[in-house]
Amino acid sequence: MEFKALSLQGVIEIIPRVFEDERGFFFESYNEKVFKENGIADTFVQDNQSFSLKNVVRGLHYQNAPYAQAKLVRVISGQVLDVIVDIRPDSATYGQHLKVILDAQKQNMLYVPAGFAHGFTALEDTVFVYKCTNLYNKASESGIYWADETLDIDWEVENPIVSEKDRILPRFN
Ligand SMILES: Cc1cn([C@H]2C[C@H](O)[C@@H](COP(=O)(O)OP(=O)(O)O[C@H]3O[C@H](C)C(=O)[C@H](O)[C@H]3O)O2)c(=O)[nH]c1=O
Repeated sequence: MEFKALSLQGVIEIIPRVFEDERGFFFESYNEKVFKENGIADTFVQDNQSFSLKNVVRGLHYQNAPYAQAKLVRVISGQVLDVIVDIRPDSATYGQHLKVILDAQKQNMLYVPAGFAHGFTALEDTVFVYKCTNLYNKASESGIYWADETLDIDWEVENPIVSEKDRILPRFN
């Protein structure tokens, strides 16, 4: 398993060791000991799964404290352009975003610390799964309009499919 620190503080890409043989493949998608040894000491308390048709954009979402969530996100099948925005008020990179392609070929994962808004474009029909460090709390849900002009994110999609809820998210302050 390879752990790569990315340009926004605390964000880590994880590339698992995939064991292939004549039957197919195997890899460990989470290992508490190995993750702790590489700086991810969180306890994950909820697993989520979603399916998105190609050209769906979900996000940008986050939960407010005390229900803020760190996430370990990956793709079971398909491919996404994963997008995270640093919304930590005291961060030197506040308002900056990072994009990472996650797909079921590379089997790469992204550790997104609490304090980030998260979203993705489904570049193909995609099954997306992720572990969270806090439970879902509807009253704490918040988000940022995906096409916010200030954030100026290229989601690399024409005519995206966006939920009504996401279409009315507030602009970034
Ligand atoms: C997130 C969540 C949702 N729900 C219910 C609430 C809605 O009735 C339904 C669909 O929820 P939503 O439209 O918010 O699903 P997504 O747009 O995929 O939201 C997620 O997508 C982006 C990319 C994220 O990073 C967040 O983890 C999460 O907000 O599932 C639950 O019951 N539990 C949950 O943990």
